[in-house]
Amino acid sequence: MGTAVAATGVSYRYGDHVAVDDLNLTVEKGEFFAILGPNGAGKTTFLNMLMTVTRPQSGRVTIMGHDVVTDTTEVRRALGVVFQDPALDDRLTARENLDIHAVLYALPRKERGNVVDRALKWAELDHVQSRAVRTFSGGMKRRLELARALMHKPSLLLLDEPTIGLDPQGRRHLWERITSLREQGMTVVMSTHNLIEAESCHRVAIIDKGRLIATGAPAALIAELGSSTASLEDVFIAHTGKQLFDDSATGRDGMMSFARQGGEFTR
Ligand SMILES: Nc1ncnc2c1ncn2[C@@H]1O[C@H](COP(=O)(O)OP(=O)(O)OP(=O)(O)O)[C@@H](O)[C@H]1O
Repeated sequence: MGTAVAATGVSYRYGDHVAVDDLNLTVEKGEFFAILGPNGAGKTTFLNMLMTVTRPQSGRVTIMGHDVVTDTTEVRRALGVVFQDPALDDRLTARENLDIHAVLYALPRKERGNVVDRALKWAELDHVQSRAVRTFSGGMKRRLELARALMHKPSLLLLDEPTIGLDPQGRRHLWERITSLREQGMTVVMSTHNLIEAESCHRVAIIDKGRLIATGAPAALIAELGSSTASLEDVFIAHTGKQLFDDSATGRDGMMSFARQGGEFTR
């Protein structure tokens, strides 16, 4: 299949604070790949380097063989991106938001209407296409952002905590759209706090304090612990000696059952 993402010795610091520390990982084409870590682990900083928003201060990242620093245009063309913070114009309608993207990505004028139609249908938002986005729920906005990110047929989709902040219904609906891409062979790299989402990916990289702790297929990482009831959280604990989530306010069992039901962790 070939390599979609190759990160070699990548580091990034904010002043004295090391956010990403000598990270090495590869993502193969066609993989669903999760970056799992607690708040502040460096997930967004790392994804921002893949997204060409932030330059690695050391090391190298290539996307589909293109260097993120020297081949920025090719990299951006290959990418579909959903940022952690919403990046829609709330005053415009769903359709208008997609129209702008079609123009920005220079989709041929004759095809734009059809591409926007298909994207709205795919997001199951065609019936509300003329409504201002500010009237949408969080889940509807996130589905629109996801459909928009796919309009120019990217080879790699980067999602920064795509389901964060959504209610269970919004999360399920969005996750169903995301997983439908898996069957189509799309390459997806997503950061997440959510154990269920991470466990349903082909491979996961667990990071803490900017460092890669473990990487592999979730089932293989869990099997290494030799327990049939273990989860990726236990993998995290086994490597770091601490819990993935700060559960000082909630008992661990309650937290785990909340996570397993697709619950949300607030920061
Ligand atoms: N602009 C910034 N200036 C200074 N420090 C920053 C900045 N952005 C992030 N950091 C710090 O760098 C570390 C990594 O942050 P980052 O946002 O990449 O982590 P994260 O894993 O995405 O966290 P979260 O899950 O909360 O989004 C954190 O300690 C954070 O406080």
